[in-house]
Amino acid sequence: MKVAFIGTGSMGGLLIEAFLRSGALHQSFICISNRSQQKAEQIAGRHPGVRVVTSNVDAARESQIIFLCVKPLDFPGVLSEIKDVLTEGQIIVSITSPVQIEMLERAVPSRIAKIVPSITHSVQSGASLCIYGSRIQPEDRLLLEQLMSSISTPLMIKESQTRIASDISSCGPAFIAFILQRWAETAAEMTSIDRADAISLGAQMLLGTGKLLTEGGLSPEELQRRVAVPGGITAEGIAILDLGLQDVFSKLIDATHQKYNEDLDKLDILFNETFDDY
Ligand SMILES: NC(=O)C1=CN([C@@H]2O[C@H](COP(=O)(O)OP(=O)(O)OC[C@H]3O[C@@H](n4cnc5c(N)ncnc54)[C@H](O)[C@@H]3O)[C@@H](O)[C@H]2O)C=CC1
Ligand SMILES: O=C(O)[C@@H]1CCC=N1
Repeated sequence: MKVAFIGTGSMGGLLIEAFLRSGALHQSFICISNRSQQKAEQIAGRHPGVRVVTSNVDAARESQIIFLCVKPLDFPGVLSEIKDVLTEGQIIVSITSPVQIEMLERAVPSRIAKIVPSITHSVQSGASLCIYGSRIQPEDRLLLEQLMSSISTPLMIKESQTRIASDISSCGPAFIAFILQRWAETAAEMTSIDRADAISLGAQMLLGTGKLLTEGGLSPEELQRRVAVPGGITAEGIAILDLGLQDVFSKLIDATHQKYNEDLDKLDILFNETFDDY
């Protein structure tokens, strides 16, 4: 099975490395293209069996699955480049949230899936959010989920929940890292701990907390009850968080959904301009 990756930036590169490391894909089955070829060549430098091609058309032509790992607004351009070589039997996977399944199905004849990954896949963790288009066959789904489960936990979601699910699953690692950074910086300012020590403690704590909430079977409420005993120190801290976080998440969700809607509007215009029968 030949797999193409168009766009080998942060996430395209990460997916290629993760699939290779997991053994799910062999180097000789991977074909890659990127706007600046140098980035693709760097991957091939580490994995000499990976084939770098100079055009997206060549990557698309010879592959059964084509991962599109470019930014949302680059989709219309890439799709118009490759659409004439795409067939009904090929599977196009969009890894970005705002490009709608319907947009993709109207632009190209192939089978469409949207799979939003997460940086956590580089350590074989996290959920990959799967949404399937109307042309996807049961065997395609099986194939994609087999592939994704080598590096993540595939989770089927509704397209209408793409944004909020990606907020948590794909943006979440950056949000949590930001909180840890702020916490460690303040700890270093206010106490005698080093910033690096605080980050290292926090990272181990996050790993353990994640395990407790998954394999440990605890809910967030149970976990808090087990730590924040009445009248104890943790309860004091939770009271502060409760106060400070009051409208933080509603503002965060508003902000990400607003950006998503802006991208949707821009994409609608771009798809309209790019595809005659759109
Ligand atoms: N970084 C992350 O954690 C996640 C990213 N994504 C999605 O992945 C997509 C890519 O994001 P990143 O990898 O972070 O961005 P990036 O900017 O690192 O990578 C995009 C790559 O696409 C290449 N590119 C642009 N136009 C091209 C074209 N016409 N043909 C071939 N290559 C082209 C660029 O040279 C670049 O290497 C985005 O749509 C993003 O929403 C999804 C989930 C998580
Ligand atoms: O397309 C998205 O929603 C993802 C989440 C993180 C970056 N891009």
